[in-house]
Amino acid sequence: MDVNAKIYVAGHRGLVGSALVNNLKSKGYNNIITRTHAELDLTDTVSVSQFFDQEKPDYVFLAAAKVGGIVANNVYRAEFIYENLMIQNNVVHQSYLNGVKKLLFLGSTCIYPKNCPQPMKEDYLLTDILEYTNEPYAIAKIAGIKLCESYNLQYGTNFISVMPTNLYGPNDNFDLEKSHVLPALIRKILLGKALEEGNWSAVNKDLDKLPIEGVSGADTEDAKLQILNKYGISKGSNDEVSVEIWGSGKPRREFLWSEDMADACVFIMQERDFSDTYEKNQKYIRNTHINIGTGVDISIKDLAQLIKEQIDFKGTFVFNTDKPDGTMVKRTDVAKLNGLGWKHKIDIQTGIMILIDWYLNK
Ligand SMILES: NC(=O)C1=CN([C@@H]2O[C@H](COP(=O)(O)OP(=O)(O)OC[C@H]3O[C@@H](n4cnc5c(N)ncnc54)[C@H](OP(=O)(O)O)[C@@H]3O)[C@@H](O)[C@H]2O)C=CC1
Ligand SMILES: C[C@H]1O[C@H](OP(=O)(O)OP(=O)(O)OC[C@H]2O[C@@H](n3cnc4c(=O)[nH]c(N)nc43)[C@H](O)[C@@H]2O)[C@@H](O)[C@@H](O)C1=O
Repeated sequence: MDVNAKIYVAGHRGLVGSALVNNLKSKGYNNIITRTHAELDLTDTVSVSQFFDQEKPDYVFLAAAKVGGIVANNVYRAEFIYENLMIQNNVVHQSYLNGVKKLLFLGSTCIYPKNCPQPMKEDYLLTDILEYTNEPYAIAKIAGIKLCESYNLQYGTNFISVMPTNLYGPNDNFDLEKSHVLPALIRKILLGKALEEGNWSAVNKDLDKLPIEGVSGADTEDAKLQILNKYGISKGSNDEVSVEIWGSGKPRREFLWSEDMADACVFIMQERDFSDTYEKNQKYIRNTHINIGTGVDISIKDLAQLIKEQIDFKGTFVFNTDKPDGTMVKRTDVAKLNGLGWKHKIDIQTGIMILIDWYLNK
């Protein structure tokens, strides 16, 4: 990618998109184009077509998607499959029509089977059934891989798919119902710590940042406390504070810092040329995606414990097994990515520390 090339980062205000823009700028790329969701709804085929006609980007990073944690995926099943299919269909097809030189499509490791052998190699795609809670989202992401692969095979495009593990970092979603586990636990444990210290100004500061339905409108501390209970942050009669963890705490997840993720994406866009691979090996190529992760996982219980220690929360955890566990283990095999010469830099302990600090100073 030439530093003056026109690069469209779709989803530039999100967790990954914002890290991508920073990473590209830090490497000297100076012609980055962006549109917010309000300015350009990527599910709208006509608007996306007009945008590509006008802007003619050279490179595209497709980091816009309908994204959420386990419960959001399970509840808003139609939105997750419909919006993701529409966004990727529009962006990939217009990239083909408008001669985009290279496109990077962001999938997810939930494309792999529910009971996948560990660690999960790229080859394990489509070898067994998927996890139910995020099946619609996973099917959209698998369609995205096949979309890129099919355009490459039929039209000789250079569309690359990456499958990131669970991500976290600045501009993450801290909504207690719709977010992923790591930001949710940071926020819940910080609120728990504020309650155990009777620090209502810290609670109110948190609510000012991102309202919690019901709590923000409540006018007394008791009323706020009652609603916080519903989100799993409670003060017992002995004044001990407990924080709820969804599920059994036994599932294991792998977490990658968003800025490492962005660095890997830019690295792959700079390094990988799938069109060469096709010419040489066309009939052998089936799976054209690449995992992005650390290869290291941790149980949700241990993750909560790590965050608890960093925040110095003294209370307890309660495991709510009415909430889903989802996939029990999904650890990526990152041999392919490491073999290309890229490895993550930020470990989970460091990442949690930086993210707590980022959230408190937001
Ligand atoms: N977060 C994670 O743990 C993981 C994420 N991924 C994938 O990485 C990619 C980025 O995810 P992440 O950064 O976390 O997501 P975020 O939710 O943080 O950001 C998504 C972005 O997409 C934009 N967007 C959503 N819908 C539309 C639409 N209809 N039209 C235009 N823009 C839209 C939003 O725009 P706006 O801000 O303007 O509303 C937002 O900037 C996604 O493909 C996701 O599936 C994969 C694995 C893990
Ligand atoms: C990135 C990935 O993200 C999703 O899959 P997921 O990994 O299951 O997502 P998650 O981060 O929400 O949960 C991980 C684990 O953590 C447990 N958990 C405990 N307490 C909380 C909690 O308070 N909030 C949340 N969200 N989870 C909690 C939760 O019950 C589960 O066992 C899909 O979107 C999927 O499609 C996808 O790609």
